[in-house]
Amino acid sequence: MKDLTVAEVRLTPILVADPPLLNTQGVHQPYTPRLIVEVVTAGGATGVGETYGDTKYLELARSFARRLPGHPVSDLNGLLALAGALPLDGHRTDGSVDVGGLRGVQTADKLRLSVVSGFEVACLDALGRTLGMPVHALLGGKVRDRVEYSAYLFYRWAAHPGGEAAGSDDWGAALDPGGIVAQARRFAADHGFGSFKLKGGVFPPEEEVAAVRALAEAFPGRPLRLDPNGAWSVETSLKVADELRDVLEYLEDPTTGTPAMAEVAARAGGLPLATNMCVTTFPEIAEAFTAGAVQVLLSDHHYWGGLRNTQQLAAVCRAFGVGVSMHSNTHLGVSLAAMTHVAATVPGLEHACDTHYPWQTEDVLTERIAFLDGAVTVPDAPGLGVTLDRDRLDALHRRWLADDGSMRDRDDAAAMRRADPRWETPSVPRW
Ligand SMILES: O=C([O-])C(=O)C[C@H](O)[C@@H](O)C(=O)[O-]
Ligand SMILES: [Mg+2]
Repeated sequence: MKDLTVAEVRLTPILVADPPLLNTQGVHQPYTPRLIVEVVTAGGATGVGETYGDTKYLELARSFARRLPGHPVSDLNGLLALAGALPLDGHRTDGSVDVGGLRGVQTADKLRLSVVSGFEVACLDALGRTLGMPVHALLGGKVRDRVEYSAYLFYRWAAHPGGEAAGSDDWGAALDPGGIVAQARRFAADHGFGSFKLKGGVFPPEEEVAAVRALAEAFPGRPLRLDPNGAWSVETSLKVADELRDVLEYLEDPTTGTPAMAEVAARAGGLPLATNMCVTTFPEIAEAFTAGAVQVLLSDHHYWGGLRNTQQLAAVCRAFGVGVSMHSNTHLGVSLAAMTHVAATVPGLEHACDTHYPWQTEDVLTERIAFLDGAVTVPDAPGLGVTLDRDRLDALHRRWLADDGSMRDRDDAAAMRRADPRWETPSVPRW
């Protein structure tokens, strides 16, 4: 058997073009930071992973990478133990929420888990390549051959306020119900998506309700979701729930915090609530599930510490009768492959997973991952089944090197200030 010991770790921070997608915090920057992790075994296998690339993740990843050589890629429990022992500069986690709230609570453990997730995926990829087995087989085996994704609709501008060329695409603006329906039609035509999620919290709730109604008319009977990222009060959430109960698959994070979510859930007339905000760590589960605050948990292997922790999370959800789906942040094909492998192994995954991937015009893979009828076919090739394109990786890394630091941390409010200098992160509830 080939030597599974990690001999070398390569970390490549990159900046990836991102379109001007709007959310309640502001707008996406022209470029977003990601980190590509490679582990090379003494036996000659290279595995790849991907996680957040913002400075605090990168700093921690560097200190993790120094400790990894000598560990076998098969020792996945050891990875978590190693991550748990990483010293962490307190000021990196002293805020109560991350990225203005979009990534939920910010704790030292969660930062460690977000970093270790990229290494875990890289180790599984290297292990799979060594053994000639796909990652889903290492996770216990796939229970489905295709993983369904939903179209992630955003209000957006045609171009970034600064006019950066790399972030430009041919989607044009979408700022009203007609624009959102047109966007959904293109997603359906290009990728076959059959369920649709609208990122809300951008315009007053009546306008977003009108957009969802327009979607329901354009795509009768299709699963629809609306996610204002906690921007509404309990009363506003209940009003929206009343108006959209007949067409929504679930309402995602209408309001902020478990107690407020529990109140909405209790009075929403049976409309399920989903979250990737009030429950993003294991310690938050007990309160939320026992209070009935959440009916669908949006997993995310980056938050939860990897693919195996995602499976454990799904098991906890099953025990509580809570449904599982999957959240996404701007990500590339390495993470989409990882999401697909783990989703393939989770029984009872009844909701299509989120993905930002169709918005990304750039990738680090030799071949883009395709959606067929809204789904990704689960790869059976060894490891993740993807190949890094080194030239593309280098080009995106050179962009990161050339940046003056302004794009190296995601800050949607700062990006918004380029259009509106007085913009401040809105306090919640915004409506
Ligand atoms: O479901 C969600 O909350 C997200 O996808 C969070 C993301 O940060 C999204 O709001 C975005 O990309 O603007
Ligand atoms: Mg969400």
